[in-house]
Amino acid sequence: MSESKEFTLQEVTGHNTKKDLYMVIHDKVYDCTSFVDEHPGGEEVLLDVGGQDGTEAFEDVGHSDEAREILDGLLVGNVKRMPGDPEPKSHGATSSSSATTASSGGFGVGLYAIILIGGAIAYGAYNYLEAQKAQQ
Ligand code: HEM
Repeated sequence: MSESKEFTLQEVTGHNTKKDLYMVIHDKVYDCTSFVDEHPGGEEVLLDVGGQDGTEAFEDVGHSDEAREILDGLLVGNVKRMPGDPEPKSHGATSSSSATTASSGGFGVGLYAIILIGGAIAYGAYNYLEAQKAQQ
């Protein structure tokens, strides 16, 4: 039952060469050694995340279901999180970045509203004072 084997992030880090390449995706550990030469995206990108958490890199590309099936076949175990380990990379890298865009967009609209309302109040106050002056 090699699939239930647990690896600490520290252990995975050691497998970062072309001849011995592990990678963490969604908190699971994959042995990509046999796949490096076959990867349609090239070996370079796999080596880049070798021994690390490649969740974001993998999801950013928008890999197909076929790619996920290949991944299933490379599974060797689960990540055993130790105290002090970095948080798992978020699953929806794209959705979280779009959420950021949406919220920053919301902030942009809010900012415009504040500037417009502020400008309108200042303009109104200016007109009011001018009218007062004219009456005196
Ligand atoms: C073991 C993990 C991985 C597997 C099994 C895998 C598998 C595949 C497969 C099957 C494709 C062909 C297109 C598709 O079916 O989606 C592909 C394309 C690609 N992969 Fe991966 N991949 C893995 C990890 C990564 C990582 C970590 C990156 C980092 C950026 C990456 C970058 C790419 C790129 C850029 C392409 C597009 C190549 C092209 O269309 O020219 N892959 N991958």
